[in-house]
Amino acid sequence: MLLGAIADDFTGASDLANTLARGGMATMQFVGPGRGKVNCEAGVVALKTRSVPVEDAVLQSMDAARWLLDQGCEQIFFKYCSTFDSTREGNIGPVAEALQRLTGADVTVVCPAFPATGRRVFMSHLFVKDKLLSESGMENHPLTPMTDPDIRRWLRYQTRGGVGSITLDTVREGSGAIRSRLRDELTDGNRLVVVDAIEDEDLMTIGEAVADHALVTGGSGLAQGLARNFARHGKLSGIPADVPVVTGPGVVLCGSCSLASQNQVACHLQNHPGLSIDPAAIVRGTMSVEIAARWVASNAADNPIVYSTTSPDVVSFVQQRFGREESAKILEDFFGSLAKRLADSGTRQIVVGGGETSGAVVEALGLKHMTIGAEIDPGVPVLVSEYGRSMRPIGLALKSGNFGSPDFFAKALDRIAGHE
Ligand SMILES: Nc1ncnc2c1ncn2[C@@H]1O[C@H](COP(=O)(O)OP(=O)(O)O)[C@@H](O)[C@H]1O
Ligand SMILES: O=C(O)[C@@H](O)C(=O)COP(=O)(O)O
Repeated sequence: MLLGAIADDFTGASDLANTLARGGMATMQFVGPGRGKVNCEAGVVALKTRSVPVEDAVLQSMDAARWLLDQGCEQIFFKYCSTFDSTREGNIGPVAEALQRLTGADVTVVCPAFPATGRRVFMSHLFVKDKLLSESGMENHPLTPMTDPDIRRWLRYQTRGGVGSITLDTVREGSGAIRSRLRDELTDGNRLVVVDAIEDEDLMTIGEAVADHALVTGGSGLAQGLARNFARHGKLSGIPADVPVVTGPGVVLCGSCSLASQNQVACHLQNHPGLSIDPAAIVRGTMSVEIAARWVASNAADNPIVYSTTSPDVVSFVQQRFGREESAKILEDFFGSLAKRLADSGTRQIVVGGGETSGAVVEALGLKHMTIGAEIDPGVPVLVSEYGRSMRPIGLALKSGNFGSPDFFAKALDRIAGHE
């Protein structure tokens, strides 16, 4: 293993694995740290740590990093969301600092930019397409409302150490200029440094500047540059992964309330049957995994969708009634158990909307690792794993809340089945 990556959620992990695979690295995605010695050039460990307390996130991330270092990797990459999903008490800063201690890294870049999906960093402020992060819809996220677009400020809430910044004009001067500014930031006591990037070429330049860094942090965009470093040094085998086509009954499970997911759910409902899940109905017992599984079975031929996706107003009403964490848990447990029940009764393709929801589904399915197939839309690949004791192939797509075109769900099921 050359590059070892830790992702703080499952959609993020598959987004990163997709970038690394497209960058020519033989890539595997693991659900938590793997076991024994594995054979790949890039290993991405998916964790479900985005919304957990600092101490827990640090422990899990350190375990993952130790396992990756045991695999002999030369560099550790810590992947967080391209919308920097966290809270003031969030764990991105503390995990980055703990990984610095483990790897001996002195100064580390922070760059969530992912231009292919409209995420750009300018003057340390994060934009989503033409909107500041805090006006992009992310300010209404059910778990991590991003109410401030300034990444330095988020990090300062979360860390004790200094936070520096490198602006686009320095990035455009080239990798040498970035390296020299990083040294200056270190001298000033800033060991985490937010770096601007608005185009893929900026990310390539930053990647080149940090080629010899033991630790790099960012969104999946920055990984393009890291993959290119290994390719340039002739370290990649160039052998493409063998990913089987998976056909059979398919279902969409969407627990994301992000804007793109709302449009995608509406679009899927135009031509496919849908079952809307209200957390209050689960609590009352008028909705259950059994009821939903029966409904899916009776609509199995039509690629049905089960969703809790709803407007910010309804989400805040639900959260006031049941609590923020509690309502998320009710729904995540529901989607996880439903996915397992469906997979046990023959569902072969599962498309999931939402990072936390994806984590709950993949963990409930008990999957250990996944191979990376074709890209469906920027940041979302087909994933194939082995399910259950029979180890039969199961095809998945784990869609980040705000990724994908309106017809993503139907397209994903097509791609898993090998159709263009
Ligand atoms: N109707 C709802 N009411 C309250 N919380 C919800 C509702 N639907 C989904 N959620 C919760 O919101 C969170 C959405 O997060 P996630 O799945 O990561 O989506 P995204 O990728 O859009 O961030 C999940 O924890 C989910 O269980
Ligand atoms: O970087 C990104 O935007 C994604 O890879 C990601 O992390 C997605 O998270 P969710 O929006 O919570 O699915």
